[in-house]
Amino acid sequence: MAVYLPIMLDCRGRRCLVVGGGAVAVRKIRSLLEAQALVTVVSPALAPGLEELAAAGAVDWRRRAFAPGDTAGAWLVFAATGDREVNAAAVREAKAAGIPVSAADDPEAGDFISPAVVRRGRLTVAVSTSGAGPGAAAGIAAALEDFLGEGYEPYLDWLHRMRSEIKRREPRPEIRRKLLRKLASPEEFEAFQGRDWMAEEWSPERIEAWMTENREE
Ligand SMILES: C[C@@]1(CC(=O)O)C2=NC(=C\c3[nH]c(c(CCC(=O)O)c3CC(=O)O)Cc3[nH]c(c(CC(=O)O)c3CCC(=O)O)/C=C3\N/C(=C\2)[C@@H](CCC(=O)O)[C@]3(C)CC(=O)O)/[C@H]1CCC(=O)O
Ligand SMILES: NC(=O)c1ccc[n+]([C@@H]2O[C@H](COP(=O)([O-])OP(=O)(O)OC[C@H]3O[C@@H](n4cnc5c(N)ncnc54)[C@H](O)[C@@H]3O)[C@@H](O)[C@H]2O)c1
Repeated sequence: MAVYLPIMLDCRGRRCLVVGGGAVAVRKIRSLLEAQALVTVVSPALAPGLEELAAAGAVDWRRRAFAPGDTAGAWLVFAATGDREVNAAAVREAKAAGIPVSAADDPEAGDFISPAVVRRGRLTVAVSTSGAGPGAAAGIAAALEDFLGEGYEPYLDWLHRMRSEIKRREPRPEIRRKLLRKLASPEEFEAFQGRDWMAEEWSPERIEAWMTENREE
């Protein structure tokens, strides 16, 4: 059994190839676009949602069957046609070129798989069953979505702002670590829930006051 390494890929501006244009390709392409990748799809036909994306220029559609050489220049490849042979050919070609590839119909043949994802602004929760039950992964993600509520999105925006300022303003590593830990603590998340967070209201003076108060604690 593969033990997958979870990592977070920055796909912005990266050319990603999806082979096939069916229901599975729709899911992969939506995730890629959300991650601001540049998407090329090779498929003789596209599922309804995808046709609109191609017409709007959001994806580059090559309206034909997969052909040798199609993976050239791709940073990531998803083999997602309904034809096992075609998926296997795309996997072989990508692997020969050292391009990470995922096979929708044969997870072990590829280099990576896609988890079910919950997003709350800067928070991303990814759930994988290592391929044992993708429907179960989606169910667990849905349960986590309910559990997480809406509070984390504004909290993480605040955290990002405060963290950047602390890193910029506090040169002493020990104090900096203390402040960053405090910032990420459950108590601070609790305290944040009672606040009305507006970026512009957190003036340099207010940030300095938070730092002074928590330096001394
Ligand atoms: C999470 C999600 C993300 C995404 O696709 O982006 C995802 N599948 C989703 C849904 C889903 N997929 C399937 C069903 C029907 C119910 C069921 O089978 O359970 C449902 C549920 C539905 O449609 O509601 C059928 C299916 N899936 C795979 C195979 C082939 C095989 O198992 O060999 C077959 C059988 C084909 C057949 O033979 O019939 C393979 C994979 N699917 C994966 C991911 C990877 C493992 C993830 C993990 O567990 O770690 C992996 C290994 C490769 C990959 O695709 O990366 C997305 C949920 C998104 C969401 O809604 O949140
Ligand atoms: N990973 C998953 O989550 C998951 C879920 C369900 C099914 N599957 C597997 O993935 C495969 C695809 O599922 P689907 O529901 O998207 O199928 P689908 O039949 O809806 O779509 C298949 C797509 O592949 C395209 N295609 C066919 N031959 C091609 C070729 N030679 N070159 C390029 N494109 C070609 C078709 O035009 C179509 O757009 C299934 O066969 C199944 O084994 C995976």
